[in-house]
Amino acid sequence: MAQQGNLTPADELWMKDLTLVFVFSGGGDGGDVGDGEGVGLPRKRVLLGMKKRGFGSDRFNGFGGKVEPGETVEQGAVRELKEESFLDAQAMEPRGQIYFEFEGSPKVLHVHVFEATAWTGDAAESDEMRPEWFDVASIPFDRMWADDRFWFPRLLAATPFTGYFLFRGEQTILTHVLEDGGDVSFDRLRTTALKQLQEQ
Ligand SMILES: Nc1nc2c([nH]c(=O)n2[C@H]2C[C@H](O)[C@@H](COP(=O)(O)OP(=O)(O)OP(=O)(O)O)O2)c(=O)[nH]1
Repeated sequence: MAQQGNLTPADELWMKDLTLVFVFSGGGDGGDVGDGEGVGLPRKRVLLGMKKRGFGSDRFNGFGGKVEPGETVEQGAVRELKEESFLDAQAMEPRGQIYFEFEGSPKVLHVHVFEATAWTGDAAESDEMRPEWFDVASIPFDRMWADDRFWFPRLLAATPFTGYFLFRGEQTILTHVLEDGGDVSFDRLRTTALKQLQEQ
C-alpha cells in the first residue's frame, strides 16, 4: 500500500475558485494573429504566458487567477485575461474544471478552465505574464504544471473534462483522476483518486 501522507479529512477541506483562460488562433500566415478567429477553425496555435512572479512562476500557463468577491467566475476569467495579456474576450466557453489538492493543505484549488472563443486585441506583456504563441504540436509541457499534459488533449478537442490532482509540493503528482464531462462531483473524483493511491 502506498503511503497516504499527510492528507486532510474530507470535512476539513475548503475550496477556492480560480480561473484559467486559453486563447487559440487558426494560424494563418504565422504573422499577426489578429482578432478572435473564433471557434470551429482548426486550433493551430495557443497563447500561453510565462508567469513572471508568484504561484506557478517560471512556468507557461493560460491566463487567470482568483475570482474576486462580487464577480462571477466568468467575469473573473474575462478580467484576468485582460489584466495579464491585454486581450478583450467577447465570448467565453467553459471547457473543464480541475481540483488541485496539495498534501498537508486543507485548501483545494477549484480551477475553472475556459476558452475565449471570440476576442480582440493584441497580446502584450504584463507585470505577471509574458505571452507567447505556440504551435499546438509543440506545446512546452516540460515547462508547464505537471498535470497539464493529461488534460490538454481534451482542451484541444473541446471535450469537456473534470479532473482531480493530488500534489506533493509543486512538482509531484501523487494520484489523479480525469473524466469526460464538465461537472463531475469532487467527492467522487477524490474518493476514486485516494483509493487508487492506496492500491498503488
Ligand atoms: N495549468 C495549470 N494551471 C494551474 C494549476 N494550478 C493552478 O492554480 N493553476 C492556475 C489557476 C490560476 O490561473 C493560476 C493561479 O492563480 P494565482 O493565485 O497565482 O493568481 P494570480 O497570480 O493571477 O493572482 P491574482 O491576480 O488573482 O491575485 O494558476 C495547474 O496545475 N495547472
